[in-house]
This record gives sequence, C-alpha cells and structure tokens, in this order.
Amino acid sequence: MSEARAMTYGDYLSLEPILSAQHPISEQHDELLFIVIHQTKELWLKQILREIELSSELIRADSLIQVHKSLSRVSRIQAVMTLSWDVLATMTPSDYSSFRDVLGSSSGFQSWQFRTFEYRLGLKDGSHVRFQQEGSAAREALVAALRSPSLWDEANAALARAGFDLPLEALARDWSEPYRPHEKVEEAWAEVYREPERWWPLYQLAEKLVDIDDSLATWRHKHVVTVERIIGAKRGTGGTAGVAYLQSTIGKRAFPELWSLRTRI
Ligand code: HEM
Ligand SMILES: N[C@@H](CC(=O)c1ccccc1NC=O)C(=O)O
Repeated sequence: MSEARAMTYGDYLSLEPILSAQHPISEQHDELLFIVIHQTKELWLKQILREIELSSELIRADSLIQVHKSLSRVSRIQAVMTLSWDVLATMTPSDYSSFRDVLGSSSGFQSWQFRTFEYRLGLKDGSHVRFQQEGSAAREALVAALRSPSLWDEANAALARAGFDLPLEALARDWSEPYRPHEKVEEAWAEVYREPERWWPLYQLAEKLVDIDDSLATWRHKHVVTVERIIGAKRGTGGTAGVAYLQSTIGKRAFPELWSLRTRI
C-alpha cells in the first residue's frame, strides 16, 4: 500500500484549477488584468456572503457582541475591493477598446453574487432575478436571498426584542418587497443613538451597518469615476446608459433610517 502523499500548497489551494481558469479571448495584454480583477472580486464576494450569513444568524440569536467581528470583516473586504479600482484604472481607453467587443452583452450587471449581496443587506429589487438563467444554481441562490429577511430586517427584529415599539410593517412583511423606511423605526434607532451607553450592543451594530452602507457607496462612486475614465459616456455592454445609470445607484441605502436619524441627533 502506498502512503498518502503529503499535502502541498498547490493542492490545498486548488491552484491548478484556479490558475487555469483565465481565458482571454483576444490577444490584448490588458484582457488578463480585466479577468483577474473580476475573478478576485467574485472570490471576495463569496467571502462577504459567508460573513453576512453568519451575521444574520448571530443577530437572530441576539449575539450582538459576536456579530461585530464578522461585519467589520465585510467592510474591510469592501475597502480592498474599492482599492482595486486603482489597479484597473491603469488600463487606458485605448487598451480597453482594443478588446471590449469580445465581452458582447456580458456585464457586471449579471453578477449574481453582487445582487445577492444587495439583497442580503436589504436592497430588494426583484427585477434582477431575470438576468440569471432559469433553473441555474445562481438563480436559486438569488431567489432565496430575495425571499429571506435581510440584515436590516434582522436588526429591526433585534431592536423590537430589546423592547422598542416597532411597526408591524417592519417586522412581518413580504421580505421580497423593497423595504420602505418608517418613521417609528427611525425614532427607535434615534433613541439608541441618544443613549449609547444604555444600548451599546445595538448602537455598535448600527454603526457597523453604517460602515457597510458607507463602503458600498464609496465602491459605487469609484466604479462610476473609473468607468467614466475608461469609456466616457458610452452605453454599457449590459444595455444601460452607462455612467448615468451607475451614478443613479450611488444614493441607494440599505439601512435608510440609520442615515436619516442623524439629522435628529
Ligand atoms: C472597464 C471596466 C468597467 C467598465 C467600463 C464597467 C462598466 C459598467 C457599466 C456601464 C455598468 C452598467 C451596466 C451595463 O450597462 O453594462 C456596470 C455595472 C456593474 N459593474 Fe462594471 N464596469 C467595469 C468594471 C467593473 C469591475 C472591475 C467590477 C467589479 C469589481 C464591476 C462590477 C459591476 C457591477 C456589480 C455592476 C452592477 C451595478 C449595479 O447595477 O448597481 N464592473 N459596469
Ligand atoms: N459593462 C462593461 C463591461 C464590463 O465591465 C464587464 C464585462 C464582462 C464581465 C464583467 C464586466 N464588468 C463590469 O461591468 C462595459 O460596458 O464596458
């Protein structure tokens, strides 16, 4: 009987399949960079989705101290994703236009992990489901995220369990519908911010959620600037107006009352 081979670095990390998974279509030097940036982003999104699953479970169990670590990790990963725009921005309009046509109508718009991230935070727009192939695992995962309570729904439920008076619309709703901000939800979180020492775990949770919304807006902003730098006002391959569309997404907030309450403090 032969002995089991010692574990190697390459085996453990599945380097063979990973490093064989870049397939530029053109002969252009920068196409590899474009692929590597996107693959890296999808790996980070995979980790982010894992952390958000864990965070949801921890909030549901009222383990608000433990959730801090996982949510901090999410916003640090977001910071890395935002920095990677500076690597991509070394690609000029001439470089990109030399291979852009090979992309056809594919686009980041079709990233199911990005949409799942938005859904898990609380940004529910069911119209994105149709971009995933019927019967695919990606579509199933996306639909499951659409139908589950988001981080914001879980945070509001935790607030209610702590004794705050929250409206039924925020606590028992059709989770797949877009979240509608509510005056009473804002007032309850404002109470938390008025007396941080008394409500420290909820206060800390709220600030971690604001970090994530903040980092997402920063990422979106760098996306728009980088896209404008590389393709100007051209239409997107995914069929949108391009920069004008991306600009319209910067104002999205997954935790709207955590932003609006600030005017009251
Ligand atoms: C040359 C580089 C890039 C250009 C010109 C570009 C352009 C665009 C445009 C125009 C859209 C709108 C949809 C469309 O009509 O196609 C879009 C969406 C998107 N892109 Fe990019 N993009 C670039 C790189 C990236 C990178 C590196 C990422 C990820 C790290 C990314 C992620 C996304 C995502 C997630 C969306 C959907 C955004 C939303 O609907 O809120 N893009 N991109
Ligand atoms: N929407 C981009 C194309 C693009 O960026 C893209 C294409 C294929 C795979 C990922 C992409 N990244 C983000 O949109 C464009 O209009 O040039």
